[in-house]
Amino acid sequence: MTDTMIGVIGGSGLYEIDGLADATWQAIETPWGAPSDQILTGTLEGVKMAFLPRHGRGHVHSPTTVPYRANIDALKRLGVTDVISVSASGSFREDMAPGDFVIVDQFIDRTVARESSFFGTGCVAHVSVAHPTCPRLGAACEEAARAAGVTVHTGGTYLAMEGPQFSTLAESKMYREVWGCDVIGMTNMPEAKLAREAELCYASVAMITDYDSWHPDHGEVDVTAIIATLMGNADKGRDMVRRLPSLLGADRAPCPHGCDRALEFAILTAPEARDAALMAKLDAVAGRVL
Ligand SMILES: CSC[C@H]1O[C@H](OP(=O)(O)O)[C@H](O)[C@@H]1O
Ligand SMILES: Nc1ncnc2[nH]cnc12
Repeated sequence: MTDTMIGVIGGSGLYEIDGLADATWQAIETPWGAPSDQILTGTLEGVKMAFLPRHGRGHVHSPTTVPYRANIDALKRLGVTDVISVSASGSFREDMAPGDFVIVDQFIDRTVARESSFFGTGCVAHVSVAHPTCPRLGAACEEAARAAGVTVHTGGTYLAMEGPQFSTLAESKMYREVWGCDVIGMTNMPEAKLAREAELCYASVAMITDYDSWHPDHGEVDVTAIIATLMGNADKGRDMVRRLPSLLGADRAPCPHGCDRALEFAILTAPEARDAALMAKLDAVAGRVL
């Protein structure tokens, strides 16, 4: 058993959480640069918590410039074991309506301008992301969201686009009709891949804000309408987060899905061929196996 530490990455509209005992905003340095913002740490019902606003307080970082590696490294460095991503998302499904939450379990990664791995020349690693989210953590999020009175959908494929512009109508229709995606956003990749490399359980909760641009009755996606829906979603998101400690508990059994052992056989570079500078940068992320 280890100590549970829940890390929440708050997306658009979720820039803080309340109710933490001993709440402190901490500046964390990482070998990958500064995270999006300081990280709020504290405890909730005896369980350690960390909260990081993905875009920074005041919404400073665009989806492309969010420092994804620094964010995941900083959470790992603090001792986080379980990462919950909360994101504003468009919907490709009539029944996944604005205000609903979707427990995402698959991704299609269309991002093109982001550093997507901690590894590289001098330390090559290949982790599996066939199942990129943690079912145990996703189930806890689902239970917490239902208890908060939210309509929750179990499972969904999230199209991660580069942005910052929204999709064209042709893209929106293709993602929905040809690729079978359920929701769309701009931030969950490479975040989910990096969490897996860092051996962190990762669950993604998509808070639906709009129907993107495919829906004949809703017209094109509009950021003003998104923000209005976000305000209600953020309260529900905070309510969900408050319910997680009692569901996850302070003592953590190893992940039954192996998220916390993802690097066990992933590193290919021979010990004598490894780059010392990169090895030093990997101290938090891969220290367990190096
Ligand atoms: C406010 S609309 C577009 C913006 O919102 C989402 O951010 P996040 O995933 O961090 O909640 C989306 O991905 C875009 O970055
Ligand atoms: N329709 C949409 N496309 C991309 N990101 C979003 N975030 C919220 N709604 C979105």
